[in-house]
Amino acid sequence: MKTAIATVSISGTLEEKLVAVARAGFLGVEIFENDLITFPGSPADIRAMLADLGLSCPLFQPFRDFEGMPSELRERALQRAARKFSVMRELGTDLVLVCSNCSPLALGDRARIIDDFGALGELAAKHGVRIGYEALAWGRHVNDHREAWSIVRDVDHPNVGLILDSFHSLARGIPSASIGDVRANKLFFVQVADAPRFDMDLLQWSRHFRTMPGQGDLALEEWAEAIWRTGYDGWWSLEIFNDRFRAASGQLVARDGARSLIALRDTVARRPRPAVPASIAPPVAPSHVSFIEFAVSEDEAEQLRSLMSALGFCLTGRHKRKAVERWAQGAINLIVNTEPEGFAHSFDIMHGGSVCAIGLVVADVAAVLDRATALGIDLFRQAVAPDEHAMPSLRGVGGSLIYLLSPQENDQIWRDEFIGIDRPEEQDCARLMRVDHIAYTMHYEEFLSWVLFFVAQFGMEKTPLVEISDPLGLVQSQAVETADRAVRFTLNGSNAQQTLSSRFVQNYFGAGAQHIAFATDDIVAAARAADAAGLERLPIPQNYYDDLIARFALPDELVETMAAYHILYDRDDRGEYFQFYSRAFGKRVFFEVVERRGYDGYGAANASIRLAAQARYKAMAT
Ligand SMILES: O=C(O)c1ccc(O)c(O)c1
Ligand SMILES: [Mg+2]
Repeated sequence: MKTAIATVSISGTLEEKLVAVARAGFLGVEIFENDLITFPGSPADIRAMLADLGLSCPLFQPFRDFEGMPSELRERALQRAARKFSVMRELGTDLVLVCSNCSPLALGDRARIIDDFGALGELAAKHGVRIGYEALAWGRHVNDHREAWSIVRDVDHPNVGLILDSFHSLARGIPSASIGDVRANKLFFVQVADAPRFDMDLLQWSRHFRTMPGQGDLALEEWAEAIWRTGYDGWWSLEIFNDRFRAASGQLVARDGARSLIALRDTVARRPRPAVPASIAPPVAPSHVSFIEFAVSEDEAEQLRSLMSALGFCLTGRHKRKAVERWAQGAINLIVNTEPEGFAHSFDIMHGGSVCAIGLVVADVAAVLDRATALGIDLFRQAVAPDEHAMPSLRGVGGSLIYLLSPQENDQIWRDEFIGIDRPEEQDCARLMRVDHIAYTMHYEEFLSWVLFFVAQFGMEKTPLVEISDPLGLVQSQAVETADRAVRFTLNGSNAQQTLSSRFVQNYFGAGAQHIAFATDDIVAAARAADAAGLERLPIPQNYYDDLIARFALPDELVETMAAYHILYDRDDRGEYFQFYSRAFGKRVFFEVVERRGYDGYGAANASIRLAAQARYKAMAT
C-alpha cells in the first residue's frame, strides 16, 4: 500500500510538514497549491527537499473551475493549466487534481465538458503530465463520482483519469458498489478521509470536520474494499481538512494518519472474502480490566486509602519487596504504588498522585504487541526481578501504561508477587463488582488521536460524540468500548480554558485518568454503606430531583432515596442507569459508582449536573 498525505492535513510551515510526513513513514505527499505559493523558494527547491526526505510528490492540487466554462473563458482556463503544468514539472509531479467546477458561470453541457477535458488531456500530454478529475460533493454540475467517471470514460484520453475521494462520495451517500464500474487503469489517485456524521452543509463539513479513517462515522471499509476489488494498486492518500489538526502537533497528526491507513487496510482484510490479504496481527480486544495502579507519595497514599476504604475496598496484599499494596473488592484490584523509584515514582513527581497504569487481560499478548508495533504505538518495558512477571505494556493516555496480562498471568500474579493479607470476616462484603469504565481527560487537540488508538489497536467501537455543558464551557465526550462492553473508556476534552476538563489537563500537566467508575448491582446499598463509612460525596441539588420526577414519572419513594444519597438517574429505551460520585482525591481523580439495568450509556444527561456541582467546589476554594 503506497501511502501519502496532503500538506493541508498538517500544521506548520511546508518544511515542518514535510519532515513530519517523512518521519511518520509516508512515501508520498500531495502538495497543496497554497503551500507552494506561501513557500519562499522555487518549486525545484521543494523538489530537492522532498528528495532529501525520501518523499515523492504523487499529486499537485487543486486546479479549480476548469470544465464547462463559457467560450470566452475557455482559452484562459487552458492557459492557466499550461502554467500549472510547468510548475508541476519543476516540482517533480506528473498528476494534477482537477476538481469539479463550482463557478456560477459553469455550464453543465456534457458535450462541452468532454470536449474541454479532451483539450486538457492533449495539453497535458504535451507537458508530460496527467489530469485526475474529482467530483466535489458541492460541484455545480458534477458532484457525484459516477458522473465524473462517466465523463472520464467518455473523454477516453490516456492522460485523463478519475480521482476518488471518500469524503465526497460517502458524505452524499453514494453507494460504494458503484466503484465497481471504474476501470483500475483509469483510476489515477485515491484520497481518503473520514468524518463524524453531522447533518450540515457539505462544504463546511468537508473543510472543517474531516478526520483520519477510524475517527469518524463514514462507511470507509466498504468504500476501500470496492477500490481494492477494481485491482487499483496506486496511492492511498489522506486529505484531511480539520480545524483541530491545523492547531495540533504536525508529528502527532502525521503519525496518526499513517496508523489510520494501516488500520483501515487491516479492517478490509478482515472482512468476509477479503479483497486484500491481512499483513499485520489481528486486533485483540481486552476481556477485562485486571487492575488500576495509582502512583502516590506516602502522604497522598493515606488519603487514597481512606477513600478506598470508604468505598468498601480492603487491603488484601502487599508486594513481596516493593512498597506496593493491593486493594480489592469484587473483581476490582486497585494498586497503590509508593515506591521511591521507578516508573510510578516519576509519574507521581510529574503529575501528583494519580493513575499511572492499568492492566488489561488479553487472550493473546504477543498479537497485541505485534499489532502495536505495526501501528507505531510505543511499547514500554522496564527491568524486572527474576521472580517477577515481565508484563509488557503500551504507552497509553498521557504516557500512562497499559500493562498486558494473559488470563493465566492474571490468575497467578497476585499469588506470585504479593503476600496475602487475611481480612476480617465483617469486611468481606463486596458491594462493587468490577470496573465499569475509566474516564480519560485530554487536550482537545489530542482527542481524536486517542479515539484512533483504542479503535485501531483493540478494535474497540465508538459511541456517538456528545457535547456536555460545564458551567465554564463545552466538553466533548465519546466512549470507546469492546463489543461485549466489558472494557469501556470515555474520552473527554474541551476547547474552553476553564472547564473542569481543561483545568485537569493544566494542573495535571497533561492527559490522564480523571475518574474511575465501578459497577454495583445495588446502588442504594453501595451509597448507604459509603455514607456510613464517611465517604465524601458530591452533593446534588434538590432541583435536579424535582426535575427527575417531571421527566420520568418515577415513584416518589425512589426519588427520595436517590436524593438522600445523591444518586443521579438516567433512562433510555434499553434500561435505567444510577450513579453517584465521590469528591476528588488530591484534587485530581474521583470515583463514580454506577448501576446499570440494561442501560448502555454513561448518563450524558447528568454530566452537566455533576460538572456544575464540581464547579461549586472550585468556586468555594477560590
Ligand atoms: O474543499 C475543496 O475545495 C477541495 C479541494 C480539493 C479537494 O481534493 C477536495 O477534496 C476538496
Ligand atoms: Mg479531494
